[in-house]
Formats: sequence, C-alpha cells, structure tokens
Amino acid sequence: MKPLEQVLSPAIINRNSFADTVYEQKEHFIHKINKLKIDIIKNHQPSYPLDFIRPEITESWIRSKNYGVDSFKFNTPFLDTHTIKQILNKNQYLTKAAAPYIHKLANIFKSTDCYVMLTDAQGTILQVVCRDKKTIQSYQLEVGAIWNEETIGTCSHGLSLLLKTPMQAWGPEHYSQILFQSTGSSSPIFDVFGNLAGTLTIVSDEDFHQSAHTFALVVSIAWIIQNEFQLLSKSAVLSATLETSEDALITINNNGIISQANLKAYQLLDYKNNNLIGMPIENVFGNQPVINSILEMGKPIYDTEIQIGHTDLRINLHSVHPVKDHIGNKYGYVLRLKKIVNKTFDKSSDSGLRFSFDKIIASSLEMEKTVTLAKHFATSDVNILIQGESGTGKEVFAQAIHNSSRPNGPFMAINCAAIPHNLIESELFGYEGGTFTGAERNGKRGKIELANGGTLFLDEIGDMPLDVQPVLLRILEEKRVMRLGSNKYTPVDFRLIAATNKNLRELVSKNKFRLDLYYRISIFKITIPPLRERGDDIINLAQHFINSAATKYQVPAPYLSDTAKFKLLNYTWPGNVRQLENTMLYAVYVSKNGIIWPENLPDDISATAMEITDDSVTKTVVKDRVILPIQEIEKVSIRDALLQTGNNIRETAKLLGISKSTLYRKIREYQILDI
Ligand SMILES: Nc1ncnc2c1ncn2[C@@H]1O[C@H](COP(=O)(O)OP(=O)(O)OP(=O)(O)O)[C@@H](O)[C@H]1O
Repeated sequence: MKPLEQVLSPAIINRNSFADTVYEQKEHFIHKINKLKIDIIKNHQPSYPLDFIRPEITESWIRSKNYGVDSFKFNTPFLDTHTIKQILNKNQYLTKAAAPYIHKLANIFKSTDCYVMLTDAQGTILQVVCRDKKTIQSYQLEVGAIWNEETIGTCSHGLSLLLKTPMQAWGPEHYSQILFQSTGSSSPIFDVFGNLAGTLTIVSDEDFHQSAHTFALVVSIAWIIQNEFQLLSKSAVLSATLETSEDALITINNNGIISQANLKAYQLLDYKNNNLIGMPIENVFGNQPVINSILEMGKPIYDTEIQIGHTDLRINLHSVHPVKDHIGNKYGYVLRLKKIVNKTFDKSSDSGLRFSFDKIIASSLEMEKTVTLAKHFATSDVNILIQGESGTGKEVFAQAIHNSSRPNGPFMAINCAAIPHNLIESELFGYEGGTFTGAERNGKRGKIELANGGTLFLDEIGDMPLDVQPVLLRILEEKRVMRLGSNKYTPVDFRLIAATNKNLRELVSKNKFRLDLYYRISIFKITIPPLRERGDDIINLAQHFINSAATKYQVPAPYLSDTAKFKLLNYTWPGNVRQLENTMLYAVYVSKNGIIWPENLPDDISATAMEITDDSVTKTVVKDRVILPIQEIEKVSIRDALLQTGNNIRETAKLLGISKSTLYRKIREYQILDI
C-alpha cells in the first residue's frame, strides 16, 4: 500500500490542526481545492502551489474532464436487467463472500449517514447498503449502476480500481459537484490469481464521519472479504483444474475419505450414478495394502497396478502424492489414476507386451518344466490352453509365447468373463453396418479378424457363453470368420491361446462347456503351478519385485531379512504372483533402515506362518519344505539378529537371550560369519 499521505485525504490527516479554528480553515481549504480544480481543468496557471493536493487526484481530474464527465450532473449509466443478472452470476463468489461483512458494517454505521458498497472490477455496483432513501435517490445508488472515473469522475473507488490500492477521496477532491459533501474510503479486492475483482467502499456525507480509522476498517474488511472470496473460488478453481487433467484424479483426506474427484475418475471407476465425495477410498478400491501403507507413512508412490475390489478392473496408480503446506502439514493425497488397457479391449502388438520367456522368473523345477513346455509349443502353430489359478501368470505365458512365435503380428486379448453376454459375439466376430441399433455405421471388425497374423488370447474361456462356443469351434476348424449381419467369410490366420482358472473338464460334465470345443483347445495344455508350490521361486520373485518397487519409489532396494523370507515361504498365496508383487510393493514402502522385516509384510502374511490348518495346504507346504528344521530356524534368527545389530556380538547375544560364547559357537557351526 502507498504511504498514508498519498491515500488519505489531507483534510483527514490535518483534521486536528483544523480543530481550533475549525470553520474558517476548512472552508479556506475547500476553496483552495476548488479553485485549483478549476485551474487544472481549464488549463490555467494554478492559483496556489499544488503541494496540498495529491498528484493522483489532479491526474484523475484531468482524466475525468477528458472523459467528458459533467461535474454538475450525476448521470450514472445502468445495466439492463439481463446484463445485471449475468454480472451478478459472474461475481457470485465475491458477493457471497462480501454479503455478511457489508451488512455488519452497515449495522455499525446505521445511525450515521454512511453507506457501504461493493463493486466489480469495472465499478458496477454489486451490493449496496444504504439506510437513507434520499441518498439512494440522489446518488442513484442501485445494483447495476456503473460508478467509475469515466462515469462520475474522481472518486475513491474509481481511483482504487485504477491504482489497485486503497484510496480515500474527500469532498472537493471529487470531480463531481454532487459528491462535494461526500468522503469515500475504498480498498481493492483481488482474486486468487491476483486479478482485480472489485472494491469495497464506505461513503459518508459528512467528512467528520470518516477518519484514518474508517480507512483502516475498509482496508481490513476488504482483506477479509478477499480471503473468503479466494477460498471460495480456490475450491472452484481446483475443481476446474481437476477437470482439465487428462488423467482421472481423486483427492483424499488423511483418513482416506474422498474429498474431490474429476469426471474422468467417475468414468474410470464406473461411478456415474453414485457420488464419490465423502466415500472412504476402501469402499471404492477394496482393501489395498498399498493405499493403507501410504495413509500410514505419508510417502509418495508411483506407477503401481491395483485391482479394484473383486472386479476385473485394474488401474494404474500413476502417482499418489501427499498434499502438504509450506511448513509440512499434510492434508491428504492426490491420486492420479490411469486405466490399464483392459483385457476386454484391443491389445495390439505395439501396446506394450512386456513378457518374453527370458523375463519369466522360474527357477523351481516345476516352473522350469512349464517354461520348457511353453517354449516347445511356441515353435508350432497349435492352439494352447493355459490353466492356473488367478494371478499365476497365465497372461505372462501367453505374451511370451506370442512374442516368441508371432512377434510381428497383433496380440488380441479378450476376457470372456468381463464382457456382457450379449456383446461377446460382436466383439469376437465383428458386424456389418446397420446390423443392430447402437452399432457403428460402417460396421466393425471383430477381435478374431483383428488377430489375423498374430495371436488371439481368450482369457477366462470357461465363461464363454454356450451358444457362442460352436461358432468359435467352426472358426477354429475352418480358419474363416463371418461378421454378424454378413454372408461373406473372411479367411483368418491366428493362433488361439485360451486361459482358464476353472476346471474345464468339470464344466463339460456339468454341460457348461462343450466337449468338442474342449478337445479342440486342450490338446496342448500348460498348467502353471500356484505360487505356494514354487519353493524358492517365491524368494526369487520377491527379490525381483523388491527391485522394481525400489526403482518405482526411487530408493535403494532393501534387503529381505531371513525371517521375512521364512514368512513368505510359509504363506499360502491365494492371489499368487500378483499378490506377491503387491506385498513386496507394500514391504519396500514401509521398510525402514534398508531391511524388510516380517512386520513390514501385510498382517495376514506376517501372522499366519505357523498356523496352517487346512490339510491340503499343509501337505503342499511340507512338500515345499516350509516346515524348517529347528536348526534352520535358529540359523535364520541368528542371521537376522546380527543384521539388526550390525554384527554386534554382545547385543546380538542379548537379543537372542543366549551367552556370547554360545553365540560364537553357533555362528561357527552354521558358518554365518567369517569367525
Ligand atoms: N513368472 C513371472 N515372472 C515375473 N512376473 C510374473 C510372473 N508371473 C506373474 N507375474 C506377474 O504377476 C502378475 C499377474 O500375472 P497374470 O496377469 O499373467 O496372471 P493371470 O494368471 O493371467 O491372472 P488372472 O487369472 O487374474 O487373469 C503380472 O502382472 C506379472 O507382473
């Protein structure tokens, strides 16, 4: 703000010195100002030195004259009703923020002749509170009246708008003679981007009702209004910013409650008819250890795949960032979500097929056998059936086979369980234009046609509708396809890889899958073992996922402690490799000091190790040597304790509750350290 001498009228500043001889001095002062005003407007030599008139005022007089303002008439232009409506609508946040304060001020001044008004950046009156009807009439004080330098000449809020600073104008300083008795104090109000939004003004008809204090009051209240106005528009600006994003965005508070979501988030999560705001994120995403760990630890994460609840929808958490103020207070998180090109949609060969045989981690005997078999099948053009529990890597194998046998052709994936029954035929076989309502005008090629020269991956084939199965069978036999609504065949050359986590034989016996199709697709079968049967592969995969999680979080890869390994080997992994991947992502995130301990694993994994009761599971676990000999457990405990104490023998012995000499003996016996 400018120095007080420039913003306050000299009449107010010098009021105390007027006090004794009040009348004469003030009248003389007024006379001098009026004379000077006429001199300046008429371009005469000034009759008095200019030092008691602020240059801002004299410059404004000249501009007012140039605008052609008539100083003896008060002709404020008015906007028509429609434009007033538009302007009020445009300024609704400003008027909403200002209304309570304007009324409070007006109440304070109710026994005086003061009135309070709010204008927009052009000087249009948006709100005005004035008790005196006569004043309203003589000044045409109404919403929609345009009061600025161009319309009424020099005035405090006209100057405030122009100079973007608080200003006061006193009686004769006004250009218009009608405002001769008035004194105004104005302060500008700025929007969230620093643009001028309007002014707040207090005007009184008696200058003794105005003082430096009135001026300070206007400045303070304008500042409060500005804060509220900016707060209101900030949330609107934030929503608008969210909407301009290419990605789906969600903001959550520290407790995981959704506070904002853009349209893309609603579309991605298929929440078109429900409100996301106020929902716990867990209700929308299902229980996600990664999200839990973020809420717990507050660190950002990047590029993480999650599966939404029990649905088929997989999304990529492109980033999750804490929202902090400049002193580090955390208010919540912004989640940037991306759709993972779903198995129900096209996956052409250039859309990022990640897996080839050399990227499949498989060192257990079972898995090595599986990979060898898959490589062997890949060399021919036979149809292949991949069986395995969910998350075991069926698609990983399908991609590897495709990349090794038809790398230059398309890879078309379709998840039979995820496509509505009535759409599956058109998705697979395509259709001619005008076949049914809602169809594309020129028709559409089906996935089978699109897979020509490459691979068709039919995931969850057990869910293929019974009436579609014979058509597929015929296509496999004849290698030609007919679009719906057409009578022409198109020859197709593709390899079919089908996958299922169901027992197809059983489905056949229940008449839910056709025997002839089963025979057609199941001659070359690959069965991927569940993770719990892969022994050391669990650790190799865990290590692999730790490394990629560390790259994702841009931290050094933590060491996987033996006790944590022990827990991983003991767990039954119902979600298989996908679950292990998420577990490691979580563990890397929550680990401290570069080591993953059992407590860094999700509760169900760290807790269940020794409590396996299911008979079938126990057998497998035994087979995969999860029940370790006592010595092995002892060795693991000693190694971890040494790791925790940085090889400090005294502390390690204390931690394990044994003597130092016993510890030395066991270290030598188990050949843990070089001593
Ligand atoms: N042998 C492996 N080496 C490395 N990563 C693997 C391996 N097997 C699986 N994965 C990882 O596990 C995730 C799940 O694999 P995939 O999607 O192929 O399983 P799926 O059996 O097709 O699952 P679903 O039955 O649910 O469709 C993949 O994203 C991949 O990162």
